[in-house]
Amino acid sequence: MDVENHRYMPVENLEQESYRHGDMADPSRDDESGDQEDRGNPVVEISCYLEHVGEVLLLLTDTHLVCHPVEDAADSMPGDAGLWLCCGNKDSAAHLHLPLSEIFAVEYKGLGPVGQFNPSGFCGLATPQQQMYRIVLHTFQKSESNSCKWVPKAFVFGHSNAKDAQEWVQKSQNLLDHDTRRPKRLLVFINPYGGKGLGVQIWEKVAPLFYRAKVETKVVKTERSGHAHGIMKHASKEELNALDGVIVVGGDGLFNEVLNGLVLHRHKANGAAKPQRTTDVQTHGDGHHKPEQQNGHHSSEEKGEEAVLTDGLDLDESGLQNLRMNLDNSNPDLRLGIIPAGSTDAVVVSTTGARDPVTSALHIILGDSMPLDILRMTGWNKSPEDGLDEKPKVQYAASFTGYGFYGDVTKESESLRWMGPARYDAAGFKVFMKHKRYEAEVSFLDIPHSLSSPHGVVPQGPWTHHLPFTNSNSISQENKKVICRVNCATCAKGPDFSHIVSQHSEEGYASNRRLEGLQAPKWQTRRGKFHSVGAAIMSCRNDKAPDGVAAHAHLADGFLHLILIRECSRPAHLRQLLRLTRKGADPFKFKFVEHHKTPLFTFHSHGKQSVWIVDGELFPAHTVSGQVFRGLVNLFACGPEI
Ligand SMILES: Nc1ncnc2c1ncn2[C@@H]1O[C@H](COP(=O)(O)OP(=O)(O)OP(=O)(O)O)[C@@H](O)[C@H]1O
Repeated sequence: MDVENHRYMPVENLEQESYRHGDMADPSRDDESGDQEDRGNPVVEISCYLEHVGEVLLLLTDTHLVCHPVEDAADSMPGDAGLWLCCGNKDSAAHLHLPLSEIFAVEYKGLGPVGQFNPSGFCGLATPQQQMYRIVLHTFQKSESNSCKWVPKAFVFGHSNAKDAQEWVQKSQNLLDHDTRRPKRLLVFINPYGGKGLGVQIWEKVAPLFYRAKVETKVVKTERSGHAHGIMKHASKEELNALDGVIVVGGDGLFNEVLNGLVLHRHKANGAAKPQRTTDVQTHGDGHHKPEQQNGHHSSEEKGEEAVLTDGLDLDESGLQNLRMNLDNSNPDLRLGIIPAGSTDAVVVSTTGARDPVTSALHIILGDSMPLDILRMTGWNKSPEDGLDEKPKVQYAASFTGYGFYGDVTKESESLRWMGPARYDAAGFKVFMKHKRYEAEVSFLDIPHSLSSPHGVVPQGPWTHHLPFTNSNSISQENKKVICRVNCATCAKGPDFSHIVSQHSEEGYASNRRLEGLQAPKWQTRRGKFHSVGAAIMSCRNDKAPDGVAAHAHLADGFLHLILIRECSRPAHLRQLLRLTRKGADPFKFKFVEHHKTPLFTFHSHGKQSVWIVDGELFPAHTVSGQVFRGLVNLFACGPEI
């Protein structure tokens, strides 16, 4: 195990409110507003030299950093248009108005050269320099090509007095430290073999950002599959409580390991390891329709079975309560983060909008936070006819789970790992040519539109502009099509079905006051031959599918998107798959494709089996139930800015 520590230097805290907000402000946005109230209470002001610009006043308030030219110094700056065309606009260069929430580090750099204003007007010429005591402010700007991608930007200021410069930096640091959303201590797992095997190099690229921001990091290079899972699962409550977050430098598979380790840890820590009867498969919405009964076998409830889950994890209602309680009481601030270094990186792209290690690192350092829905998959290997008396497997998923085509491709790709990310193309081609279909039965809880979509959410996105928005009593096509983005209204509002579906009867719904008088959810069942059955918990955007597998899946609305691809011709299946690769194309607009938004589904396969995949990992199971838990974990992200 390779462990490395960057020391965190504690500094004095100030009694102030934190101020990080989800919506990133454009530094130039407030320049001309002149709105003093926006700028917070002054803390300290210093006169210094902004590199390449001139004399400025640097004002630190409790919410902003404001920089403007010293009047006489500004007057002395030549207003020659040629100069500013070359080096930037004079006003915008000397004026800064940065929320502190966008400053990720402030450094005192001691005596050194500070580039002076270049009166010649040509950037190509060497600028004069002066030895000064330097202050460096680290912020970021959005990339011109992708607004979700953040590029670090540093402002260098020079001052003639070391003590004053140090004092100013210390006061700024105190303010940044007081932002409780910013993490102080992180555990970092690096998969050296994920993706193109660049995990270590990627970490080395972003580690200086954490060091600069004075975030202490404990780094563990994974030595084998399951290593990170074991560390998370066996960590003591105190060890996890001492952390603000756990970061994965790897792909969706390593993230899934950490997620599952964390959930198991929470169960263990809460003493919820006693075996109890599961209630998943027989859970039903309307009290009339139970998937097991349709299949001619009995529910575990009827048989009085005690189904014990892997690692002693009990999954009934009390287990769920324990899980939630522990989320609230144990370390509610523990967030998960991903620095992309995998083959697909769908979780990162879906939650930040960019597949960029630096952007992810900045989201982490600045303490962005958003809840993330998690799907719990419970699987049995035996066929329903054999009974369900075996121990079911349980796996939690954040992005995608699928059977048939998806499972076959992943299984095939396992033997091609040596090819790196290209293995998915090779395996995909091979599996597609086989054109297999599987006989199965899929049931899902159909939630009426009135329960699933908060009022006032207007459909958006490339697929929706031609669609009329109407109120209807079932989940209409229109209302499935609201893109999830920063400050998403759909994720912020709407009922939480996680606890509703864990109540076992119709009365369960009636007892929920928010749902009184509303149409009850109903089970729907589909039987037949399927090329694939997929469940997207998030959009799963990636390089190959720019809109994702389910473009309108939300990160924290409590629903998954169930996608059923029924038996069809090979060219038709190809057309459907190709639509996934085209931005703005609708991959659901085929007669053989069904798409449902649901918090709960069950699956039974008959005859020749494929395999399930859960977040890219194989999950062999004949019978499966999947249930979404709304916002079960928190992530260092704030949704894509698309
Ligand atoms: N040191 C290691 N050696 C071998 N396997 C590892 C190691 N560390 C982690 N793993 C496993 O490798 C798998 C893939 O890791 P990761 O997600 O980081 O990369 P990836 O290329 O995106 O893979 P995938 O596409 O399967 O998600 C994970 O299931 C993880 O458990």
